[in-house]
Amino acid sequence: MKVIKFGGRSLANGEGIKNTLRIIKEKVADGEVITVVVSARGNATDELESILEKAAKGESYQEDWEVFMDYQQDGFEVDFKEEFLVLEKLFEGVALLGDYSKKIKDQVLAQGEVLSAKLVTQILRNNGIPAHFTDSRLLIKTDAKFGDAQPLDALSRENILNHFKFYNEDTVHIVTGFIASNTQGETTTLGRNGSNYTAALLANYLNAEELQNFTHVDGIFTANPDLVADAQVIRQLSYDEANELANFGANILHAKTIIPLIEKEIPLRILNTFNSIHPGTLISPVSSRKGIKSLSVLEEVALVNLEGRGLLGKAGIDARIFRALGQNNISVSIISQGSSERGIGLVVSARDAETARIAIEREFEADFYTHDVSKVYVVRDVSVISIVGQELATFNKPYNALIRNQIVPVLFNNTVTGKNVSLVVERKHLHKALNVIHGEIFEISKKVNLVVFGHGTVGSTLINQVLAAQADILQRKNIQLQVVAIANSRQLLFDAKGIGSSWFKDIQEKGIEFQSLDTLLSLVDRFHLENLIAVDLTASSTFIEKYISLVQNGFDLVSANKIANTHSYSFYKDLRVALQQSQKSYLYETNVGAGLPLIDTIRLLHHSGENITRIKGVFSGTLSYLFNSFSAEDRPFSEVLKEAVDKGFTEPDPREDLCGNDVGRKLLILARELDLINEFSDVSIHNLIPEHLRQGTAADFLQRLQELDSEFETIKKGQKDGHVLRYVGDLHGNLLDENGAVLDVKLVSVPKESSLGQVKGADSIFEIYTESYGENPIVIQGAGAGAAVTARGVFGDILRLAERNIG
Ligand SMILES: Nc1ncnc2c1ncn2[C@@H]1O[C@H](COP(=O)(O)OP(=O)(O)O)[C@@H](O)[C@H]1O
Ligand SMILES: N[C@@H](CC(=O)OP(=O)(O)O)C(=O)O
Repeated sequence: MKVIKFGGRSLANGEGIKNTLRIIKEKVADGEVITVVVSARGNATDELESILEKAAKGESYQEDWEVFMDYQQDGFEVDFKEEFLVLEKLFEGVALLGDYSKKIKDQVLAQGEVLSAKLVTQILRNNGIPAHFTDSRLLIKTDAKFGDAQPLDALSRENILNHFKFYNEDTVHIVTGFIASNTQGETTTLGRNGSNYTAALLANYLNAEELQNFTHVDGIFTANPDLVADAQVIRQLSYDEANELANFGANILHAKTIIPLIEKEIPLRILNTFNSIHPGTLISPVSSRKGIKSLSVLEEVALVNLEGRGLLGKAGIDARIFRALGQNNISVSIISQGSSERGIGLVVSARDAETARIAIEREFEADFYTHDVSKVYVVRDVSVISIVGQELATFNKPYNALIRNQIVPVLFNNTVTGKNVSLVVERKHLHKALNVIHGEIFEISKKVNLVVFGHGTVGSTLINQVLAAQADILQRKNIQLQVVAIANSRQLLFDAKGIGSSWFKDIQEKGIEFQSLDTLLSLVDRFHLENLIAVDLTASSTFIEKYISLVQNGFDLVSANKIANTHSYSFYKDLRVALQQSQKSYLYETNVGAGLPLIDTIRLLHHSGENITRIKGVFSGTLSYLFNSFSAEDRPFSEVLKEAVDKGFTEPDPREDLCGNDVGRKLLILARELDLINEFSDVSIHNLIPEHLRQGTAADFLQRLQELDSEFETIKKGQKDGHVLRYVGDLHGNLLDENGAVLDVKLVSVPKESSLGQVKGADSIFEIYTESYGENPIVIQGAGAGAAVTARGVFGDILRLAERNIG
């Protein structure tokens, strides 16, 4: 014989009840001997509870009551007069009294299961199946703890065996789950979600070969599938593992369900009424693989904190707390003590929190006077996440992932066996925390969410590069890299599931006004997005003001914008402090030398203790091209410049290149990378624009390029033989002294065969002199400008962060 249990959703009107009846009919047709346990239909239990509450408060409940009756009746030809009358009387009584006891509540809730079992019995009979309505209150006897009654085993077993003796195996018993009665015959209930427990008891008493629990999900998942989209069905669990899960709150299993099954080694199968081909989860003495892990959640909990300096090292404190709580029937799910904090935190069910606080305050009344206890307070809005099967030795991974995502657990605790860890988090963080932990402990692809600011040339190139590489990155690195937002100073396009290749059109059609960073932050929050990276591809000097706020809101930063690193030294420092405090990273490899691996190399050398004595080179691709051509060819400077402008190698106003500020900024960035304290004003820059051409419009300037010729011709002619002109940045001086650096940006004449002299095209070159390398610098050379290489460099930074987020 098998016991088959159907949950509330499986019995809901429409598809639910239809499928349930079909499953029962098929089993009977196949000759299976079954006993069916049913829950209340749909949300009946919650609805009855809410009507009861309204009645007690003197609020009008009539409308809800009508809706309830209509739903239950729903055109079925079953006579519910008796049950409806019972409920009406109860509600009227409660409304009159303005209150109700747990005993009354049990009588009310019980009707949900009675209505349900009656309906299923009737329909089966109408279909020619011999079915018997079995009221479990006549069979399962319990103590008198209304709302959470404990079965009296021997008596219940005897009743059930006697009852079933009278029926042949062709009769299908439709048994009410959840409800029972005490020895006085008063209705009790076994606790919310208790139908599973009823089914397990029945399976035990009747020596069933299997218990099948039909729910509306495919089985037991690695985390609640309503909260974690990536959760996976666990195909097999041992009793112990399932028990742990149930204890830690996976409401798919009532905490006590497993116990009656263990004794007789009855397998429990969790199946889906709405997807009957899925094999579900099998719970039996065997576990399929060692070290099963899963996440469960306790909501509706609160943290009660007891604080005081006198608690430190004092004996008997815990005993007093537990006694005070025990006397009030309050159980503690987690206790955490930090002696240095001089506090004790207790997690209790939310509805008990206030009583717990008062009970503890009373117990410690005398200690308040002696100032040994300073306060007892309740923190509501917390949830407990338990990682079942988590070894403490590897707990650093999920823990770090939480911190990286700005979620700091309020407290955490592990079981003595070291196999389960529970974390208390603020409820507002629950959803994100679960997903972050889940992604970390299962080898499921990690989501990394990009927000791209600026969609000009580099921005759009990057977005397209990311979109083109997504599938490959998922396959090779198991990272789901998605662009969730694209913004410029006016508009914001957002899609939590990832923006696609039509992004440019979508901005025009679906973009919303980008008023402030809060617009974005609230979206990111609403969709619980984790592993966030903000990518600054603007050249804006105002956007950098948002960096610190982004970091504090959980973003790592990647930037091609040089302003943040060349702004005042105090801003530079403040940003680093914010990064440190929030455990976030800021990568900007493309700030100097575009895609060339320059900053990373310098950082590596510097942090490994190698003394860098000088960095010198051609830092600007534009100016490289200009002077390489001018030095090699016999042409006026204006002609070479004009050609560079026409080819788009320069900024639209070439004075932005010629003024040398861009090279100056790069030099400052490198200096600060070496922990040198410098401001932009410390950089001595040879401005290549003659004084009289510095004002006026770009168009004006472009008309007067020839006025540059004579000066550059003189410089070129004045060189030694075999020499060429190069516009260089030079960081030298005493680099061991944080204030000892000299930063020069200048036009120099160098031998043609020197490393600077042989640079061609628009290449950049960087010579890094260090103590160990002596006179022979490390040289990094290559294309140091251009949208494609810059975007690639930015992409590299993004991947580096994405991989770090995983490690
Ligand atoms: N690890 C988990 N696996 C599956 N479901 C879970 C898990 N943790 C929590 N749940 C919740 O349990 C619900 C299914 O149990 P339950 O509500 O008792 O079903 P039913 O009412 O159909 O019997 C799911 O909707 C889900 O919200
Ligand atoms: N109807 C009861 C008992 C129960 O177990 O329901 P379900 O099987 O739908 O979780 C409740 O809602 O608590």
